[in-house]
Amino acid sequence: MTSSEALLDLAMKMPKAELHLHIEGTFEPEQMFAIAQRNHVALKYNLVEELKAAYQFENLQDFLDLYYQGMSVLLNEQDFYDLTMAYLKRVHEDNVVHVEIFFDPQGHLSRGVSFETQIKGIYGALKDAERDLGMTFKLIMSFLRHLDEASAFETLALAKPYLEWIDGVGLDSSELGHPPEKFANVFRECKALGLPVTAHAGEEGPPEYVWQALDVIGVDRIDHGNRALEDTDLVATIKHKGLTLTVCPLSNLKLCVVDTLEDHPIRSMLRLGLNATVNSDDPAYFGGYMNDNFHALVTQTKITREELFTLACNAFEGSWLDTESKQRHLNRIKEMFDQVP
Ligand SMILES: Nc1ncnc2[nH]cnc12
Ligand SMILES: [Zn+2]
Repeated sequence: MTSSEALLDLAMKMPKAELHLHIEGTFEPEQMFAIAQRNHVALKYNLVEELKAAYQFENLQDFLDLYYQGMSVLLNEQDFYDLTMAYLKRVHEDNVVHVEIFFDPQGHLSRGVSFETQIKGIYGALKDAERDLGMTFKLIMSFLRHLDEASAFETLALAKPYLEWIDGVGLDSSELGHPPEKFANVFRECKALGLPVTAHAGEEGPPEYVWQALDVIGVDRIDHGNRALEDTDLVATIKHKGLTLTVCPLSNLKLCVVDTLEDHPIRSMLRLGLNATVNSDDPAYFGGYMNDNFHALVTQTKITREELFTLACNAFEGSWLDTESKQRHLNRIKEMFDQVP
């Protein structure tokens, strides 16, 4: 095996944690058509191929328009279970051993699907995968930032009976024009409830939005964070706080956040001492799950063995797992890298 083949092999086989994944973004066209038929719901597209051909995005909003259309066929608890289980089985093959997944309750409540239906389906699959595949998980409820703060508060109220199943809160959807400060009060309440908090920031939005995620929301993690690199004081602050960035290389490529993977800032982030991690975001729409993202980085950038090792460790260190579990995974990664010169 050449050294580049050995690096790729290691990237594929190493244990992984995925920290930035929207469960509704794992909806593969084949499964979407099957569930649409089961629920007697019409889709805008007649064929799987037609739908796949529509996956050409110029920006985040282009994608979100299709993403909300796609999820509209999810109606019953079984649908949420099947969606989640398909994702878990798929990434188990990529040696993902721990997942921290988002769901967008408001994207379903607006269609009359109860909070209970959604969370029972998703949580049921996570528990079954824990038992049958040995995977661990955290579930993150995400607020849609294009809606108002009152709607986020209503969602939080619906979530209250299920707080034992909810491990954290996020902020996603259309970033431009919807800065984190719009949600200052609801995140204050989430924090008072003891929930860890993360927010999409700096995917398309300016550094100012990342500052707000830090200073107004008080995030424990940052989703994306690409545009933070435009502000050296911001980089220094993120580094000082030791915050993890959940970076999504293939997503950034598909949504035109970067022109090529060679231009992707993930290696610069590592060089700056930021805790970057690799994630798939919405793999069914962006052409790749976890190993596809790592495959692209290894084959299309000059990523080194040390950088790969750091990325693997950062994911567990930045996870919301307990210290002992983190250490067990970190030891296993070190063991694997030590075996390959
Ligand atoms: N990449 C992304 N950015 C913002 N909101 C999202 N919802 C699903 N994927 C998203
Ligand atoms: Zn995302």
